[in-house]
Amino acid sequence: MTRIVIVSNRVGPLTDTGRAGGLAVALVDVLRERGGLWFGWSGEVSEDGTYSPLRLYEDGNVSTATIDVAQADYDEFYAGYSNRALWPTLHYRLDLTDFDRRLEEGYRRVNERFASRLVPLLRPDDIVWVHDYHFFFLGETLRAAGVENPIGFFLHIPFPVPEVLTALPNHKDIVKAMLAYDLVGFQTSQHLSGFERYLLEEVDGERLEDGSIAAMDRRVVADAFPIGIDGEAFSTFHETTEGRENFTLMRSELETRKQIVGVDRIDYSKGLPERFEAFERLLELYPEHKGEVSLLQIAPPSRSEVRAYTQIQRLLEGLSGRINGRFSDLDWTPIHFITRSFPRRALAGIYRASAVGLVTPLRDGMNLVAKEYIAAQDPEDPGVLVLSRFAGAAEEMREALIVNPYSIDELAEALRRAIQMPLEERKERWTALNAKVMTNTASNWSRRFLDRLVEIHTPAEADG
Ligand SMILES: O=P(O)(O)OC[C@H]1O[C@H](O[C@H]2O[C@H](CO)[C@@H](O)[C@H](O)[C@H]2O)[C@H](O)[C@@H](O)[C@@H]1O
Ligand SMILES: O=c1ccn([C@@H]2O[C@H](COP(=O)(O)OP(=O)(O)O)[C@@H](O)[C@H]2O)c(=O)[nH]1
Repeated sequence: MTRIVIVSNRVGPLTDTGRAGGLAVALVDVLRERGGLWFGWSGEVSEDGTYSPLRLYEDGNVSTATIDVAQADYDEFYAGYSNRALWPTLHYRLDLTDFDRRLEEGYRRVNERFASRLVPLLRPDDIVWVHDYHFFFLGETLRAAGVENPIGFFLHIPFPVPEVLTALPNHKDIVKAMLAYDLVGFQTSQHLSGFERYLLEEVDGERLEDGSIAAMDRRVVADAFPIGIDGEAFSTFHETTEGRENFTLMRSELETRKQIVGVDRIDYSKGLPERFEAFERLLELYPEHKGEVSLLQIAPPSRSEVRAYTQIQRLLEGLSGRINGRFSDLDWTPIHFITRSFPRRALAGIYRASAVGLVTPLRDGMNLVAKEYIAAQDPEDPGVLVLSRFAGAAEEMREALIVNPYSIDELAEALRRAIQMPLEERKERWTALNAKVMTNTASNWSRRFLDRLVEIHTPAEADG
């Protein structure tokens, strides 16, 4: 029987521990449903600097196989090229990008090592699905090692317009490596169009009759496959012990007040300083909200070995402190800034108790929090989602209050509108959004991708 083999940098955890990150959350949902093997990094750095034996683990129908990486690999591959060059460039932050040849070499080396550890685990009828910007070169390396299985690639983060991507010194190598996959998936049609424009305009590619694109002596099928969540399951999380406890705690605190909630890894792409400033602007412009509305920002630290991340955390600590100092009263603190993570079951209770979900990234591949906030609402009294136009989720979730996250005034006005929105309009918007969240599930997303991959795979054309 065909087996799905998923490759991603983060593997698991298979239970809801609250370690933040949308990719792992979505893949747990997919693997639980289909079964299969999940291969990637153990999350550990090997002490003696060598590659560990595989760590094997089985839980029901899901097996995981993970390896530790050496310190130099961690520094150059994860904290280095992935998160100092690729992440900022693909999120349109060329000002934060560090192009260093040594980091690029480390990135390639780790891609090759992961590929060589994966090859012996593969069976002839496996379908291989590689995830995200950590592994642009993995498929090319697998092909060079003679692997003929269907291999697909899904990019969870934005693919920018060619005018931005071409700032990466090795942009051609990266895109050429993407063409070694049979199928390349993106979160949105905008990201897809960035990729297609690159192929057609930058390297003289040609669109073939079947919709695929030929370029750089290879041929690829690319499409948009917006990721979803397990909406049905998430909509019941508020009934779990953790969900109930947090909902009850919040509601007793909020008897006479309204809460705006944000949940994001601390990342400069998430638009957090702008969000705090917008809340401050709301209190300045509409002082009647003082004492009546608060902002709860849950923000687990992430990638702290990269300076831009510690800097943004310090900036946020300073901003929340200043705004709280300016507006707090003896019985009210405007911003609750919590820098630890919560299990998703607890988040469900918190979302449900919050009148507004504030999701305002400057750029985001998708943003699963937007979908989770909707799934967690009470249909009889739903909250309002305020959503950045630059989150991938905005392409589907048009009934949210769509905002420009760079405009503090626009954000403040949207918050005001959300807080004051009548029940009827809230219900109308939520019903439309919830229908989408419940339809485009993680399971449908993976089925669409994998069915397409199998359909287009032709072993004879796989080398290259
Ligand atoms: O693994 P980390 O470095 O701790 O980062 C966490 C994950 O962040 C990114 O998530 C992306 O995938 C989500 C699901 O598709 C999407 O909703 C979100 O917009 C993206 O930012 C990253 O792409 C993952 O690889 C990381 O594991
Ligand atoms: O304290 C936290 C904060 C976040 N998350 C989860 O982490 C994921 C974040 O995914 P998203 O796509 O919004 O952004 P990413 O962090 O992947 O860029 C969501 O499923 C959140 O529920 C969590 O479990 N606990």
